[in-house]
Amino acid sequence: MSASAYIRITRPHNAVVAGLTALIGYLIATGTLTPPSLLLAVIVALITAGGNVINDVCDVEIDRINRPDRPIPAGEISLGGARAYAAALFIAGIAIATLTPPLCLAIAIINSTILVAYAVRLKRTPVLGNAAVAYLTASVFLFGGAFAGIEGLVRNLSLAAITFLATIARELLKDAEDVDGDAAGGARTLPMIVGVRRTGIFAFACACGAVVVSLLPSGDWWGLFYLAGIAVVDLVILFGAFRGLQCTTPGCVRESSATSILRMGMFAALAVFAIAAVI
Ligand SMILES: CC(C)=CCC/C(C)=C/CC/C(C)=C/CC/C(C)=C/COC[C@H](O)COP(=O)(O)O
Ligand SMILES: CC(C)=CCC/C(C)=C/CC/C(C)=C/CC/C(C)=C/COP(=O)(O)OP(=O)(O)O
Ligand SMILES: [Mg+2]
Repeated sequence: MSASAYIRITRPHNAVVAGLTALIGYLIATGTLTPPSLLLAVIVALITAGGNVINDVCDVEIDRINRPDRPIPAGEISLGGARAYAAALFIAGIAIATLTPPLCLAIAIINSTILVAYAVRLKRTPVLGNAAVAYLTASVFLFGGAFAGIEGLVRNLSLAAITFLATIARELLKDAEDVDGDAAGGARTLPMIVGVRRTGIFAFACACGAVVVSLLPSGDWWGLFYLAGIAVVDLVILFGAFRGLQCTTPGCVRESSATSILRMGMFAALAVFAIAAVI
């Protein structure tokens, strides 16, 4: 047993970024950060870490082939140990969430349940698995807003809708990239059923939806800076999705860098929202 394996299995970068994003969600909803709001980052980081550990528990057979370096297939953490560790992370996150408003506690419990359901079953269910990841990503903004009550959550609804649509587009294109490996692992994803071309069209439509919602007037942040910044980001998102739209094979989607361009656009959008919220 090594401490570093217990850190690595949580995918710390992912957990920390998700935690910081919850703070950005609170900042966007309220225009400020308070010391108690720092709890949001701890809760989201713990629950995301729990989701990452349970994911590795359920994916152990796939990871033995694709990612033998991960802590469970590498024999650094036992399956039972990882299961107990995931439970401890979820319980710690939910326990701390009892110190937050009931709406935040409810989201923490619902999201922990969805993370377990994703690992156990949803990941292998076409579209529903993508929708689960898109909801989880979007919900970080709802969670951050909910710390300021139902009004805060409502203020972040359009941001959550944009994030949901952009994430669905990216997750579908990631599935299009992975068709060969997923087929070997026995998974069923949308591009395996309808083909890469139609998946690209659907992903592009979702990206267009995200762009349209991003331009609609909403929230205190909506103004000249926001419009100028988001217009540039929208072009990046549309460009990324358009690169995927042109493909008919998984190799083409990988070479198009569509998913990396979309990720870049999504993080840039986060910066635009955060800056627009404080200026
Ligand atoms: C049209 C438009 C303006 C879209 C932007 C939508 C938007 C604001 C997206 C922000 C989403 C975001 C960056 C969330 C960060 C926090 C979080 C929960 C991250 C989860 O992981 C995302 C990461 O991209 C995973 O990468 P990978 O492992 O390569 O899938
Ligand atoms: C707001 C609260 C309380 C929690 C947020 C929970 C969050 C942010 C989750 C974000 C991260 C996320 C979307 C996780 C989904 C589960 C996951 C680990 C997906 C990656 O797993 P695989 O699809 O198996 O891909 P790998 O090959 O990388 O294992
Ligand atoms: Mg996995």
